Amino acid sequence: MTNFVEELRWRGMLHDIMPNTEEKLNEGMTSGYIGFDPTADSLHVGHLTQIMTLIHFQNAGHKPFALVGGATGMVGDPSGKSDERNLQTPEMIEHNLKGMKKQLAKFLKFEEGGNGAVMVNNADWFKDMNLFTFIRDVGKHITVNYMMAKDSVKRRLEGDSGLSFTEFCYQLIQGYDFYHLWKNENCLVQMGGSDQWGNIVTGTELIRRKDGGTAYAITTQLIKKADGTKFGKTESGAVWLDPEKTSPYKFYQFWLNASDDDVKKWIRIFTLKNKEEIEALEKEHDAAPHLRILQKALAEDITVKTHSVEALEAAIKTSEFLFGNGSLEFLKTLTENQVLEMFEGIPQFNISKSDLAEGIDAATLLAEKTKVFPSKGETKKLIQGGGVSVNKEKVADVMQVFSTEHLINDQFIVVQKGRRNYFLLIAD
Ligand SMILES: N[C@@H](Cc1ccc(O)cc1)C(=O)O
Repeated sequence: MTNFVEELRWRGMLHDIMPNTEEKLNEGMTSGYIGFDPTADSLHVGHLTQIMTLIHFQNAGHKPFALVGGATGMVGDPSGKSDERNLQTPEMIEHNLKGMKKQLAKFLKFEEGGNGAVMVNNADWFKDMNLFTFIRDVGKHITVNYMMAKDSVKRRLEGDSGLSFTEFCYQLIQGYDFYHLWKNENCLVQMGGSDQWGNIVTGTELIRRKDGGTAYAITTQLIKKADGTKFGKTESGAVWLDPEKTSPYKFYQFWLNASDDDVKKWIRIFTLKNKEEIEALEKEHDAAPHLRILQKALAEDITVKTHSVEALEAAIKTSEFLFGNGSLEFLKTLTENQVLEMFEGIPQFNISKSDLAEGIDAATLLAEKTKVFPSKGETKKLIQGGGVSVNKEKVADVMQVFSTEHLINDQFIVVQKGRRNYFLLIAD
């Protein structure tokens, strides 16, 4: 057994901890849980802190429970939310649960017995819960005064949009989850992001008042970015763990683009590298920051853990193709969708195959048939300056002729101005 809390502490993950929690965990193998609500059909990078917490918990020798919120997803957690949420349909929740469960299963070791991870769904104990049982056996132990004093509730009472009775009940439902797992699975600790403190403590309070029992709580830091923008969002939206929603290439790039300040924190939080390894990498990084050694180490580690070694290799090759000396051969191995995904956000122009079949000179192709460059004169100047490439080869002369033979996979032509400015021509 190792000291789980100390692990969170040196990694900069610990936010709050209830008295005696660390001592309790150090006594021996303990069960603990984190809940995930099915708000979408995939987890996103914002969930990774919780996932890493469970991984550390298990690696320290404790038994992790990953709870999926089939019941709580029907209600909606007001914590950290300034507005009432829309209710999700049971079908949506079912669909979302499926996606989330598959992802969670990838990160933890689920072998039977010992400290093997366990997945539970709170719908299993709530589906037969009767309203009168709930308000008599659960509600009676917690006062409305107590519930109203929570940050998540107070803020909504002060704001304009208020809070429905439905969301007001949320803390009691999560509180009962903790009670249920404490009672039936000897689950003594609940963990979560710092916004979950209120809900977790309602649980320890319920355990105390209902059964005179003791339970423990740990919360982790919310991830912040040094520049003040929100973690986990790019121009194209959230960064998802599902490769269908965020390609492994984009996922890899997200981590690769971390700032130097952020990466030093994130490499501690999102990888399992130990202190010595991280400090050695930091030293190497600081000697030549432009090599982005820390960013690469972080991006590689987390892409393999979330996707696979193969996905990482493809992501690196794609990055090399776009930003380095990658070869055209690589592009030929990709499907149409993979090419389009790779060039997402890069200017694209259509060109007709029949025009190409006749052969088109560079100036006409780039300034007339497409608007890659504003005019033939401009195109000529750029080409003479040696600044234009087609399919990764310098265009030597404005009169150079291009035809369907130049189409990659019978569909694409890649144009570059300088090294970094890409344009994609799509033939139809
Ligand atoms: N309320 C948590 C999810 C959760 C659900 C049920 C629980 O028992 C615990 C946690 C969240 O929104 O992130």
